[in-house]
Amino acid sequence: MGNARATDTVIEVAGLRRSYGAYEAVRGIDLAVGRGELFALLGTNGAGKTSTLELLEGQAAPSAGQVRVLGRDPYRDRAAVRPRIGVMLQEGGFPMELTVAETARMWAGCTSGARPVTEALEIVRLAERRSVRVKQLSGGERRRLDLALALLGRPEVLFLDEPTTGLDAQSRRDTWELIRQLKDNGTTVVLTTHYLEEAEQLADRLAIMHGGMIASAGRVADVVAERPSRISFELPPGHFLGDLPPLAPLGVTGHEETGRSVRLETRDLQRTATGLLLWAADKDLQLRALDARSATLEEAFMHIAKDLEAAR
Ligand SMILES: Nc1ncnc2c1ncn2[C@@H]1O[C@H](COP(=O)(O)OP(=O)(O)OP(=O)(O)O)[C@@H](O)[C@H]1O
Repeated sequence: MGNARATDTVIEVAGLRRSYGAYEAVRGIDLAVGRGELFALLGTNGAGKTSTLELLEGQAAPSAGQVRVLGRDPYRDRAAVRPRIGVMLQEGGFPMELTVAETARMWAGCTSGARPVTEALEIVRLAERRSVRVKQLSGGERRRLDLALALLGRPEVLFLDEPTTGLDAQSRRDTWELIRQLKDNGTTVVLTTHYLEEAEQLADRLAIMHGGMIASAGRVADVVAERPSRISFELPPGHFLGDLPPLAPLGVTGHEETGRSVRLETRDLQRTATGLLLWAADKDLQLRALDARSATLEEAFMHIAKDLEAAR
């Protein structure tokens, strides 16, 4: 597979649904992930991220729709797909009395074509802790051991379910670095996360799930572009809102005025900023406290959660 094109689609999902009894947790989702891409699934609690991930991993059969991983059905063709994927679960659940190396050896014994245990432990920087019992590891080290086990089979596609939940800021950053290295080496990664910053830092593309559906998907910039940008400044002395150039043709969709402070919402940050700055330059005015910024992923996320909540 080494010379496969970077644009190969390795995961394809169409009309995917999953029910638990009468409750439908995944309600018809479509997505595609290319080789070497890092794709993040974000969502509110209970959005259906883990339920979706398990279908991609072949741990369960969908109630409707189709999943293809590396061109095959991961549930029906498990024997062919499983050796080529790595799965890091939310809870590893190892025997606590075993050492790090014993745990990895036990796992390697069940993995076809496993890489040497030491190599897997070195990737996650646990080689020096090889003789320590699992029960003595910190939370972050346990998550790294989970990751080492998922890497034993040299997976082409790696699934990470909340890889940094519960870790402190430094351990989280260390894990991001590891994930980046895996991606740089060509591994396709699908991860779920509650941390917007994690998706912003790592993901080539992401999907925000809510209520079992994908509410928004694309590159971070695409998802963010669905929300208005903002420009704020102070009106120069002796000037009023009505003195500004006509706002609608500049892409402005809303404004707020508090004392001398003005806050504009715009669909076209560049056009609005240009119009405003040309106006100020023309009149030789200084716009104090000038600030122009795109929406953040957090704003897009909160908007989706609020919007869909209201629609229920
Ligand atoms: N085995 C199960 N039986 C019944 N309902 C389930 C089962 N597993 C999950 N659910 C329900 O399906 C919905 C989606 O759960 P899922 O774990 O996929 O969400 P999630 O987005 O991963 O959530 P979280 O961020 O809280 O981990 C939730 O309402 C959950 O209660």
